[in-house]
Parts: sequence; C-alpha cells; structure tokens
Amino acid sequence: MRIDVVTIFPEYLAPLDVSLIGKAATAGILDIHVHELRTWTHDRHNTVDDSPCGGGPGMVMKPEPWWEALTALVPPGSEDGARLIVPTPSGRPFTQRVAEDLATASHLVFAPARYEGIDRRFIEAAAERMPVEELSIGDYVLAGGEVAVLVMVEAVGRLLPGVLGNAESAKDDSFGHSSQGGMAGLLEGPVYTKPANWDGREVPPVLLSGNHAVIARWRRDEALRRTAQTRPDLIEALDPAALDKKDRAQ
Ligand SMILES: Nc1cc(-c2cccs2)n[nH]1
Repeated sequence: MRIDVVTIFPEYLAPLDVSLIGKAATAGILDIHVHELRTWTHDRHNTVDDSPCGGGPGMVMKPEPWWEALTALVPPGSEDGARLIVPTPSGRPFTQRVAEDLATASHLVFAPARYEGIDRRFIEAAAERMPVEELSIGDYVLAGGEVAVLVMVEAVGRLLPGVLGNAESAKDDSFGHSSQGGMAGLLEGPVYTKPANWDGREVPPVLLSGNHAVIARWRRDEALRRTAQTRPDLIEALDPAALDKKDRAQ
C-alpha cells in the first residue's frame, strides 16, 4: 500500500518512521511519503490560506495548492485503487470496520487540514476523480488533522499482512473491536500475566485451570459483562446470531 500525506507540518508525521509502521515501511509493506503542502504554492509567501468567504473567524485553506498536490500524487488516469481521506470533526466515525475497509485500498492520500478547514470545492472536485472519505476520530476538536492521520495510519497499517507478527495478529484483536473471531464486536475483558499472586491479588483461578474450553467461556462472559457495562450500544449492535444460548443467559 502506498500512503501519501500532504501537510503544512511534515514534522508532525515523524512518528510514522517509528516502531510498527516504521518497520512496515522498511519491509516495503507500506510505502509512506509525507509532503509539504507549500511545495504546491507559487507566490512569494507560499500562501495556503485566506479569509473565509462570507466573513467569520479564522482562515480557510485555499483549494489550489491541495488540488495541485492531489493531481501530482494521483495523476489523471491513475485513480484506480486511490482514496482521499480528509480528517474532520464533521466526518463519519472512523471505526475498526472503516479501518478494515481502508486496508483494502492500494493508495491512500491523507489531507489533514489546519485552520477552519479546506475550501469545499477541493473536496467536490476530488470526489469527481476518486472516492473521498471525510472521517472523524472522535467527538472533539483538534488543532489540525495530522494527529488523526497518525491514528488512522496505525489502525489501518497494522491490519496489512506481514505488519504484525503472528503472535499479535489483528485477527485476535484484543480490544474486541475487530469484526472477526469469537469476540467480534465486543470489548476485551480483563487480562492477566505472571505472577499468580501480586500485591495480594490472585489471578482468577479459572485461568490457571488449563481447561481451554472453560477459559474461553470465562473470557467471553467477561467480555460481554464489560461491554454491557461500558458500551451497551455495542451489545445492541451485535448480530443476534453471534450470541449463543449461554450468552443470552447473561
Ligand atoms: N475527529 C477530529 C478531527 C479533527 C480535525 C481535523 C482537522 C482539523 S481538526 N478534530 N477532531
């Protein structure tokens, strides 16, 4: 997968060179390029913003530099498999399912905005050339979309084959948001490791029983319990077929 990020703060994306995503890039699984938006400005001040039409506070990002950047990174005729991702608080929620969908793309271009956002006409013109996803990573307002890009690149990148080792495969996503496997759609229950007794607190004996069926049942019950307590909306969203008789007895 090729990933292009266009930003006026390239240094914000430095963490992409680290750890998991950095290794994936080194391994050639991810081909990540960060670009300075001002590359595609031509005036003396490398202007990327201007005052909002109709008045109001702040500044709006001009459409021209973004359009030139997009055209350079996705040349006309090469749109197949390319998707433009625009982080925004007013976008549709970025969820694990959206991450799984984005992981199927061959080319993602991220357009993190600053200020009050990008001139709408850029989004509309881009949507005539490739799918455009306006995505929110949560109901709060950041100063810019770069942090959202880091979140999305990590959530998507870790799903790509070869990025996670087998031991930490995304198929068994421990936070249960994965749409795969027996815990699909549930939050993860409590996890434990050695020592068996720490701070006078015991690991639940069932986990030391060696009975894998009983342990699996206990983990599912704990995941259901935690999900019902913390995110009852996820329980509502569960496919009834995914709940067995014992689940319903909970
Ligand atoms: N979820 C979310 C996205 C954002 C921003 C994207 C671009 C500027 S602010 N805030 N919150």
